Amino acid sequence: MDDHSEVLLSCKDVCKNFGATRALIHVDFELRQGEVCGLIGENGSGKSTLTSIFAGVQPQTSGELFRAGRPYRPANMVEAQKAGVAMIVQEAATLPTIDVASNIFIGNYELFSKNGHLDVKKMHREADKILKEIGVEDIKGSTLLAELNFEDRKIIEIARAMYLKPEILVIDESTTALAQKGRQLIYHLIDQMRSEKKGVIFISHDLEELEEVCNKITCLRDGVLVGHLEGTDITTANMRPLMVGRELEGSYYREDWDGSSSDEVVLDIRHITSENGYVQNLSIQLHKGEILGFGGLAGCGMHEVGRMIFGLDKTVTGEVVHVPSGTKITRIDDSIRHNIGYVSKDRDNESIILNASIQNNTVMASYKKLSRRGFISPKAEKRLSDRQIETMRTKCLSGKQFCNQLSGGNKQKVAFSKWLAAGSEIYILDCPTRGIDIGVKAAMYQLIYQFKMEGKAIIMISEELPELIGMSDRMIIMKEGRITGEVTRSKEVTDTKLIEYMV
Ligand SMILES: Nc1ncnc2c1ncn2[C@@H]1O[C@H](COP(=O)(O)OP(=O)(O)OP(=O)(O)O)[C@@H](O)[C@H]1O
Repeated sequence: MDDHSEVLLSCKDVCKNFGATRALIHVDFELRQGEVCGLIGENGSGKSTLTSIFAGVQPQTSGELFRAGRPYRPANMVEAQKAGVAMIVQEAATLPTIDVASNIFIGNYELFSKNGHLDVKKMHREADKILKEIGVEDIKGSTLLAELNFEDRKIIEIARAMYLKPEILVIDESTTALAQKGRQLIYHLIDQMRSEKKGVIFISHDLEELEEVCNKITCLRDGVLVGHLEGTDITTANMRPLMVGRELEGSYYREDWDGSSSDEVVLDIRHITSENGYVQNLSIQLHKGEILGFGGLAGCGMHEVGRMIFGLDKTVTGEVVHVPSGTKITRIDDSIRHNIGYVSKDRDNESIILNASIQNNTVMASYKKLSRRGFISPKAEKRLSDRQIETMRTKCLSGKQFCNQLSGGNKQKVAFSKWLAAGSEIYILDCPTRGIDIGVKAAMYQLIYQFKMEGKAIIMISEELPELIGMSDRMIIMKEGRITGEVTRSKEVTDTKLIEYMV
């Protein structure tokens, strides 16, 4: 990087404590014009904490921030945005009960107010304009947010971050929440910001993506800034040891190419159609000992399939049958009773209760298993929860810590732990490794493979083609609510082959 370029944002000696947790320890950081700085580190290393301080979400405990060389103390996100620093946060940050435009301009309605009256039409028009500017033509400012799916809601957050034309854009682990369309949109914005000599801080656990997109990498480990990479040194091979402090060996995914499973069907999904029309007359069978992968582009219906199988969404035609018991799954209770677990893509709203402890979340689906003559021993609860914390290497103070105090990746570990603790026989995993760091990701893949070998059955819905190819026995590709391709595990399967069925 050109050292003569202007420093857009910096911090000196920043510390952040949450009670006993030291999330940031004496961090110095600099972002210059034209830099796209990838911020890496294991789950809980302090990435979101640092960037949220830059974006005015919370103040540091000590240390100083500077914006273009001047002291910078944003009191909230709106103030930071006005100072040219915008952030797209990791989790959903939109309100479903108001329209798209109101979500984009939240905190800035005065832009459209005159004599105390809000000019709603003008606000809708302006929202349409901004959406168009960032390359989105199919969402309108007047649409109620609740009508949009998860990916499109994320796109609204991008529009919100971009409308004041920020000089610094922070993207916190957002690409994994987005399908291909949204990712291309973010990459395009990053390119544009770089060429305009603005700055981007990009948090991601996808090292290939970082290698592609960034011209600088900064790494945090346990709250301490441990190093930078620049230019040709930005390779996945250099990033891995920097993050975890040791070499990671072997392949991420399972190493065999045997896509066989038992003939025994555990779930028979017959002609299901969803209420919202995203899934149309879909039939598929899941077998014992099978990892069945679902892939497709945004809006293809694969996430809805997972929700319907678990009993979270209604089917308007067809049925889902748990074959060993002959039960029709129509509600979540049916699933839990038959040892079916589900990890939703929308973690904070559907997979965990944020205002409850790790232990309460972990044992939530295991009460039947833990109950002895109607009583549950607190010791047994703690034992079960502690075992999952250890297996998943969840970074926390103890099982008593509330989930809203955990880093994103560690929340995802709790979401998975709940079904692990319950001893599920069938797992429906929607983007299971979202936000998880590379070390734990490898451990999670091993665990999923172990489940298969134990005769459990897994549905893995994924937006990551390497993950689908690397882990599935069979890959189901969907487009517009229907199955367009079915591919069996083999060394010869490529991204290109799967994409052909998606478009
Ligand atoms: N509000 C809070 N209260 C208590 N502890 C917190 C709070 N927010 C974050 N922490 C702790 O601070 C540490 C750093 O968390 P942070 O979210 O910054 O990690 P991260 O590197 O962004 O992780 P991930 O990759 O999982 O998103 C973690 O130990 C986390 O539990």
